[in-house]
Amino acid sequence: MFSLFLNTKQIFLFQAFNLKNYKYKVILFISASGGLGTALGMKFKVIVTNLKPVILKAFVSYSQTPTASNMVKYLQQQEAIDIDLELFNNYQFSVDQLMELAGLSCASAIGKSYSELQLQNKSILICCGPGNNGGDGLVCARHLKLFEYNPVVYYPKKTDKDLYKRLVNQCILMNIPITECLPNKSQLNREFGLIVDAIFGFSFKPPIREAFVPVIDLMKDTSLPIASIDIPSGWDVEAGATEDGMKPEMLISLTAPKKCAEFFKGKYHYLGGRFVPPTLQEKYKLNLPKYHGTECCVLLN
Ligand SMILES: NC(=O)C1=CN([C@@H]2O[C@H](COP(=O)(O)OP(=O)(O)OC[C@H]3O[C@@H](n4cnc5c(N)ncnc54)[C@H](OP(=O)(O)O)[C@@H]3O)[C@@H](O)[C@H]2O)[C@H](O)CC1
Ligand SMILES: [K+]
Repeated sequence: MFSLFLNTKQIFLFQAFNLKNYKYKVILFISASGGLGTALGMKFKVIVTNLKPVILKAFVSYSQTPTASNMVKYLQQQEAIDIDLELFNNYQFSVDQLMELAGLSCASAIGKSYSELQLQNKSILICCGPGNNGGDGLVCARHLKLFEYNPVVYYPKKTDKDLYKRLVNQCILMNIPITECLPNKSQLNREFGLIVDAIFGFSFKPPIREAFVPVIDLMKDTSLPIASIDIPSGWDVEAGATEDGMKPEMLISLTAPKKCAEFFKGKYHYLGGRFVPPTLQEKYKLNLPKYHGTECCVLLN
């Protein structure tokens, strides 16, 4: 509720104002007799309570249905780690369970945004890192294959854990090529229509160590669209990109967006990982948007 003092005339020009969390600048003309006004799709109720010769006192209330992106909480790195730990320790999910849902939601978001036709029937290069973000990439590759895309996995530093060995074997048995050899620029442009960035997630601590510099540089350089899983790799989890950081076209935040997602300027920002129990959502005041029906991802922008 705003209380505003206005100069009297038949029509008044409200100053442009910014509402916290609402990306609007509004210039509104209001008649002195009050009533309902509409500007930029927002409804304003204007009640003129005191009409004096020079000064008019008006109360303006506004209502707007918040969009998915302006209600959801953006997490600090430590909050993301804490929520992850609670999911495993208190709620007793296994990594496999959550990773499967995370990877599926990434494949779904990609399927919704990039048709085979748009990719000119070219392959999708899935770049997988050494942690769980890389695991999400392996799961995503398998689901993309089931959605009839042609994923190819670049996995330079294989993780020596049973879960990862199983994920790799599943890919092999589904005829998904896995390579440790990074394509060069011309091979990339010839054979691929999209890159999935599953190198680092919310546990990344800069600076990037030697082994992952070439793949990050390739993603910084390329003109191909990039879909980043959870965090654009190389970005600080809270502070976001440096000047020369990669610029993904798509970001699929998992559980809830991290602070760095506020700096994302690409076309599609999805939220995936629809596995957070309501009690945990409430505890961390996540304010997650409503997923539609049985969808496992939701567009935030
Ligand atoms: N709750 C959820 O939302 C879930 C999300 N999932 C996904 O998991 C990642 C987080 O996974 P985590 O394994 O904790 O970490 P990362 O994948 O981000 O990366 C850790 C590995 O990366 C190495 N690392 C870290 N910094 C650097 C660096 N500067 N240079 C090179 N390598 C780096 C790190 O190596 P260490 O030697 O430091 O250990 C790790 O090997 C989350 O983002 C989601 O994508 C789950 O799938 C499901 C639950
Ligand atoms: K990533």
